[in-house]
Amino acid sequence: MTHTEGMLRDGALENKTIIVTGGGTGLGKSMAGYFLRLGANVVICSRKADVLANTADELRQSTGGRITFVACDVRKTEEVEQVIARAIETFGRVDGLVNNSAGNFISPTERLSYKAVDTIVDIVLRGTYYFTLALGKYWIENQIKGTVLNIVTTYATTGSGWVVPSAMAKAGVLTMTKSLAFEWARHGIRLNAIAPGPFPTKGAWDRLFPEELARKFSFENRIPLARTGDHQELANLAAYLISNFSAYMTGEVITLDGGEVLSAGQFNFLKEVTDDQWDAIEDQIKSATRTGKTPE
Ligand SMILES: CCC/C=C/C(=O)SCCNC(=O)CCNC(=O)[C@H](O)C(C)(C)COP(=O)([O-])OP(=O)([O-])OC[C@H]1O[C@@H](n2cnc3c(N)ncnc32)[C@H](O)[C@@H]1OP(=O)([O-])[O-]
Ligand SMILES: NC(=O)C1=CN([C@@H]2O[C@H](COP(=O)(O)OP(=O)(O)OC[C@H]3O[C@@H](n4cnc5c(N)ncnc54)[C@H](OP(=O)(O)O)[C@@H]3O)[C@@H](O)[C@H]2O)C=CC1
Repeated sequence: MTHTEGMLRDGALENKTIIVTGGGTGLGKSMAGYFLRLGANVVICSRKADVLANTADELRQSTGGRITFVACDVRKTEEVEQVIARAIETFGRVDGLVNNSAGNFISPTERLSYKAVDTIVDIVLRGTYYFTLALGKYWIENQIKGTVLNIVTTYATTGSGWVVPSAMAKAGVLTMTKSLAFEWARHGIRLNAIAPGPFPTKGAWDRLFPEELARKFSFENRIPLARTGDHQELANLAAYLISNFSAYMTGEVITLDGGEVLSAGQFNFLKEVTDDQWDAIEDQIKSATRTGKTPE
């Protein structure tokens, strides 16, 4: 067994219809593909119909699963409602939602126009709450115990410079996840989130790790587990969180980042200390303890 293999048993998502926003590319496409392999019906949506059509064809062929697509800008409520209506028309009902669509790019914040900030916040936060609200109403009215999975980021909790609109919006999504998990638990609706570290995708790499930066700040040095994530690792966790296996979990955010977020640990700079230096340090500490004095 390796981390690049599917984890759940065959049929784990049978009889479930799952909407994956931004499912035409990157992590959304990988999650959609794995959900299909596990027996789910999948609806992917995003702005680019041609990209969605190609992905739907590819995944239909590679998995033999049932997939359809609807072009949709998640910032437009009528289009969000159309996706849900089409999903119900095609598959009879909707059971799960993965809020995965996002917009993001690195920039010094003072260089951003109002519109640039609005663009990111609207896709990430507004898009997520539009979809969640529309489906939540449908689930409550039809007594369906739906499940939401929100793809956030580790900096939704820590904050981060140079991606401030994304950080603000993802933090809002995280707070919505926890707030609604409590409120809608009485309807059997669950909401959880994944905070991924770096997983190579064209969308993220073009906008966040342009070649020059990627070379300078290599992931191998920054990430304790010294690598980026594999899409299947994220798809495994996503499938678990959207499946009935996680039935007792709600309002949770799971970090999947090779330990990247832990780098703030106060003493982590000790990573640079060699074994010989440790011998000397140990002697100094023991001597100070014996004499009660700290050496000059
Ligand atoms: C690993 C870490 C975590 C990863 C998290 C992720 O989310 S990864 C996921 C990553 N995946 C994605 O992000 C996928 C989707 N992303 C996209 O489609 C685009 O990147 C988008 C988000 C800009 C939206 O495009 P659109 O066609 O809807 O919008 P538009 O072109 O009309 O621009 C709107 C405003 O933004 C301005 N502006 C734009 N770029 C820059 C810049 N570099 N500098 C400064 N400003 C910039 C632009 O000038 C305009 O403002 P203005 O001048 O009118 O006042
Ligand atoms: N890759 C990584 O390292 C990390 C990614 N993430 C998160 O993972 C998720 C997927 O990102 P990733 O796969 O890397 O990047 P992608 O760029 O491949 O995915 C973003 C998707 O969002 C869609 N999208 C953008 N704007 C809209 C819109 N207005 N309406 C509907 N859909 C829209 C895009 O499709 P289209 O252009 O057709 O609209 C695209 O399919 C995002 O939520 C991201 O924040 C979080 C941490 C790390």
